[in-house]
Amino acid sequence: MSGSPAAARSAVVADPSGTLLALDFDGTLAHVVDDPELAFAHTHAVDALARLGSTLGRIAVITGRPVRQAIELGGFAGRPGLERMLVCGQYGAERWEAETGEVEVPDPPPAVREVVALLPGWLAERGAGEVRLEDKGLAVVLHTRGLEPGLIDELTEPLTALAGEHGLTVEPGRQVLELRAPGHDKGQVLQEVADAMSARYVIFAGDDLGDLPAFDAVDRMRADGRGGLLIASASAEQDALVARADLVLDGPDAVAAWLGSLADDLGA
Ligand SMILES: O=P(O)(O)OC[C@H]1O[C@H](O[C@H]2O[C@H](CO)[C@@H](O)[C@H](O)[C@H]2O)[C@H](O)[C@@H](O)[C@@H]1O
Repeated sequence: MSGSPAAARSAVVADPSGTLLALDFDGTLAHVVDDPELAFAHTHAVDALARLGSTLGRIAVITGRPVRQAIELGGFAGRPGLERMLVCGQYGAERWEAETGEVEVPDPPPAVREVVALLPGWLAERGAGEVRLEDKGLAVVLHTRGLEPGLIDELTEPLTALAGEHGLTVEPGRQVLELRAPGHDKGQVLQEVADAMSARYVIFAGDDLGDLPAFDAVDRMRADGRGGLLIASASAEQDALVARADLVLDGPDAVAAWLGSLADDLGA
């Protein structure tokens, strides 16, 4: 089924309970900032999600963030309207169901702990000691925002080799390189959530390379006869999703406005 924005509105208004609305966090629901701990979900976006929460079949946030951090930065817990929300963290390895309050977080792989311990020395040896490390338990992220342009490109190849030595994978993102265990991606989890609720229409919004597997999943679901809409939250940093999107929005402000107008259309 076609993913034109106008057709999406009509399909969702006709069948809200059959609709899964899934969104990425950083760059889509939240503006990108230098310090990942200082990010927060756009107030208008969360207001709109709260309006949509009791009308749509399901709202899910699917993020690379640790699930507990995403809940906190989003202000999702206890928010009226989001009682059935699902947050999938670390690309689907971690989960939180608002309905039960249960959080599922697996134990960190030993390989990630080994790499966390050796990275400060490894970076210093390469003259890159200013790279900031974010330890997410199941993964470690190297942050280069604000540092020398080109540093991230210089680090990509040796870091990929290091990841391979430890059985880890490199997840590139906006001014970041993340090392994590393979086995999860946003496409797998989106498909699982859509299947579990027998979604007839799936909307996914994202901004970065880690969202591409979710774009692939929506394409597969469309090929199987479900409806779908792909939204790119555009930025000057990453345009990989724009060419594949049905709807391009100018970053988190525009995503928040679009969600608000969808809630208006639904009379939510
Ligand atoms: O899947 P997402 O919700 O997009 O999370 C992916 C990574 O996002 C974070 O990094 C990005 O946002 C930071 C805060 O705005 C920014 O400083 C950084 O440059 C961005 O790449 C986060 O820190 C990572 O852990 C997530 O994996």
